[in-house]
Amino acid sequence: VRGNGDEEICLVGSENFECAQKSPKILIKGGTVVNADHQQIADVYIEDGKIQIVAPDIKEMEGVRVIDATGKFVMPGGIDPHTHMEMPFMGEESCDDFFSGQQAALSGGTTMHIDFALPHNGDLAEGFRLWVQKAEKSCMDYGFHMAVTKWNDKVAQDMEWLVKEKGINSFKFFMAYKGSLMVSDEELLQGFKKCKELGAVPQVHAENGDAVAEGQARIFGLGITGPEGHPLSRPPVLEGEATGRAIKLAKFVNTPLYVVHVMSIDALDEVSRARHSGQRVIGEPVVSGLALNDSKLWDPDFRTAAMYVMSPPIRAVGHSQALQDALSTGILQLVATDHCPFNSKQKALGKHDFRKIPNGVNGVEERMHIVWDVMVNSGKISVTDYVRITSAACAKIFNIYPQKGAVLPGSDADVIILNPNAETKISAKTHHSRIDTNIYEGWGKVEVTISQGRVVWENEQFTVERGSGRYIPMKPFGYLFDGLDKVDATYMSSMQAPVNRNF
Ligand SMILES: NC(=O)NCCC(=O)O
Ligand SMILES: [Zn+2]
Ligand SMILES: [Zn+2]
Repeated sequence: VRGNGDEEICLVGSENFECAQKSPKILIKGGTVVNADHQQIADVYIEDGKIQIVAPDIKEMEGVRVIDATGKFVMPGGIDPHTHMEMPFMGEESCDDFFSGQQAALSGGTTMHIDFALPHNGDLAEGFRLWVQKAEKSCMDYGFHMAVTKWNDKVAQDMEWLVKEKGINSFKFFMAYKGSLMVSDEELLQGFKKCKELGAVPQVHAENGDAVAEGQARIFGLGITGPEGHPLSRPPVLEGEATGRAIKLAKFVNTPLYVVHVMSIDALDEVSRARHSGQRVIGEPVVSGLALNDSKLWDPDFRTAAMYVMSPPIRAVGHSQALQDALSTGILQLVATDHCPFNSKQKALGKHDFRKIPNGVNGVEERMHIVWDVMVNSGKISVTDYVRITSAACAKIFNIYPQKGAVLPGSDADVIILNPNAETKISAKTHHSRIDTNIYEGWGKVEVTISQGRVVWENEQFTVERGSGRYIPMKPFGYLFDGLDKVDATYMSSMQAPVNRNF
């Protein structure tokens, strides 16, 4: 059966009668095609899940669905490098699973995310298998980072297996969450060394976990039990200290480093200093840190205040502006969400003790809109830079560019149409995440999302298929590792390691 592009067709197999959605042919006409390095008015032709042609005035053909994008931007779908779907954390599980979270993402113009798989009882291989199962219900492309929460030979072997055979090229180390996920400096050092050997990017959640525990006890002891105790107990100085420490250890090992959720000027200053000295440090702000301040954490209504509890905390006025400026000048490289939603019932577990409020906020559905408003509408960055920080930079860092992160012939057909004049509004009443609150009430822009060459979001409606999402393996030794061996040689001599002196 042949038709106009996006209907279901039935394939007659030798024994079974199988029904599948055929890969539609789509022509996006008249839009401004934006990549990270240039923009042009052009048409985009999509077939077989890939972008086939990007050129002006492509002829319309029979059987091809035409989408008019005049006056709109045609861009690579967003890639969110930091999500936690159905993550077990603080006695709860984040309330979006891979299907609901990805629906939310697609409706907001994000077509790929990289989720943090956690070890199962410290076992990385088991954790990976568990995450593979969780992700079976996916409806868009995704990858995994893996967390390392302790150190032993089995962890080292599993890291090797994950990199060499399972498409993982990044590992996260938590310097906070004492007693659960936190690692010591010794474990951090061993992990960094292994990452370097494997060509995998080490990532850090940088807060001084020992000091946070002390701060929590101190604030709670003063009788401050509400959500405002959260930011008071883990001030920016503790984020700055851990960021600086991780950066220095990474320098000692001579490995690249990726700092997740940079939330404060203190952490930003450390990243900035390291980058100015030539160290390969990537700083990732998240939308909450870029767009919000901590004022809501003092709201007398617990439900309102608790939904803003995440770690590191959303900071006081002034930090978000500094993060925006650093993003606009390239000191910070890309924007994530740290999407880790807990609904109000889950948050209520900490009603009488802020230390028990599950940490995490929403964002995967809102990121593209918020970054547009905060960074492009405000005049801080160009539209090409918008593509860089929401998609291309992530694809390059995690070594999947230009399969992802570009509107180029041969790239995966993950494409969005963004109307800069749209007036859509974000609201907890209409959003697609399972969370029952929304910290971004009032923002919106993406009109059409194409994922794997299919229109999956249009006219505020989904056409997604459970199980259609694909795991995107990511190869080690991305560009951050280029030439590192040459630096190693110089570095060793500058560290005055034993050398053959021909005595
Ligand atoms: N960020 C947060 O509060 N929750 C998710 C876990 C993490 O990234 O630290
Ligand atoms: Zn974290
Ligand atoms: Zn996170």
